[in-house]
Amino acid sequence: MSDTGKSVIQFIVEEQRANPSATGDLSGLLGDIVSACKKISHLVGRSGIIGLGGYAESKNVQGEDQKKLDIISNDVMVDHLKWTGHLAAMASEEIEDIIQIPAKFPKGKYLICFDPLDGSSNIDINLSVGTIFSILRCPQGVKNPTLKHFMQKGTEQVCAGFCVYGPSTMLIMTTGHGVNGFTLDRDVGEFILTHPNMNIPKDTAEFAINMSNQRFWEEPVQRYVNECVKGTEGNREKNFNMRWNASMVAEVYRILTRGGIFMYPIDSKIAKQGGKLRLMYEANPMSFIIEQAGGVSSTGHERILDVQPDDIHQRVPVILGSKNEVERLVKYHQQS
Ligand SMILES: O=P(O)(O)OC[C@H]1O[C@](O)(COP(=O)(O)O)[C@@H](O)[C@@H]1O
Ligand SMILES: [Mg+2]
Ligand SMILES: [Mg+2]
Repeated sequence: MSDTGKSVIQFIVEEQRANPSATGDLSGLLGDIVSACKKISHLVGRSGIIGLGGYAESKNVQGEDQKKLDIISNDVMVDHLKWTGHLAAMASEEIEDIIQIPAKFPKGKYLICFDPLDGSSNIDINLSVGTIFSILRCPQGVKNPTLKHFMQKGTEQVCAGFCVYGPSTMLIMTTGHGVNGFTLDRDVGEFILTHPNMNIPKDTAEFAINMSNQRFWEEPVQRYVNECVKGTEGNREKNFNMRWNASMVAEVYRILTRGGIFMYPIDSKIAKQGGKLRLMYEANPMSFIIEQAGGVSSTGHERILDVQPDDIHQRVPVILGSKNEVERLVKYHQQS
């Protein structure tokens, strides 16, 4: 009997029951995240009506102009997660330092890193945006976690997920037992399992990269993308299509659904900062999901989940998706 049609809460609780050492804390935390994402989905959908579009008069720690919804989504996540007793501390793209749990609330055994609104350059043009999260264990006995307690490799993640606020609102997540997708049924306000055991095809004829950065790319990426563009007129045995949504959540969801390769590589324009996308709340959670769905995720030189973090907002080059194409591009890096 297929699981399709189950609510996400039922799915989470059944996964918990299947794990004899589970205490229910992770299920509780996932329930809190689900409620926060429902709220953000609601606000994103009404942003034009309630004046939440456009920029706030502020910049985040990365010097980026913040959208009003970047800040509001961050506040929704913090407000939904701070009081429930499942977390020891949080980290967000929009907040420079570690977010401590107020003393009046009980603390839990998990740490969370999140990107409250991903793809925010799309918010005012009504294209897909999302929320990304990564859950780690707080080291035993640590009451007031600091930066060093978050500096865990992606392989240490307990759970990772993202929501896409698009034509429909989807929740995609893994706890290390495959990847499952849930669609928000707005009538009942429930996420329903609609995409069980998502799997990425090993081959693809679809690449995604911001072509406007071409002149800044390193040789391996120049070579790979040129070959894709040339297709059968070059040395590739097939023609390729291109996509760029300017929203990592939309790109990764497309790849989970029909395969593809997504690249935000290092280039001479962003070399100093180490890349564009952030390791702890973009690259690591997406890499956990991609690998759990049979794909591959690399910096070009290293498996992203093996990168040792040293800062909560550090950036990394990202190449992820269908196994055979990512491995081809990694090989080009080794040859260069
Ligand atoms: O503006 P560019 O170069 O196309 O970059 C788009 C990329 O930047 C991001 O929007 C960065 O994420 P945020 O919107 O959370 O800052 C990714 O979602 C997307 O893949
Ligand atoms: Mg982002
Ligand atoms: Mg963001």
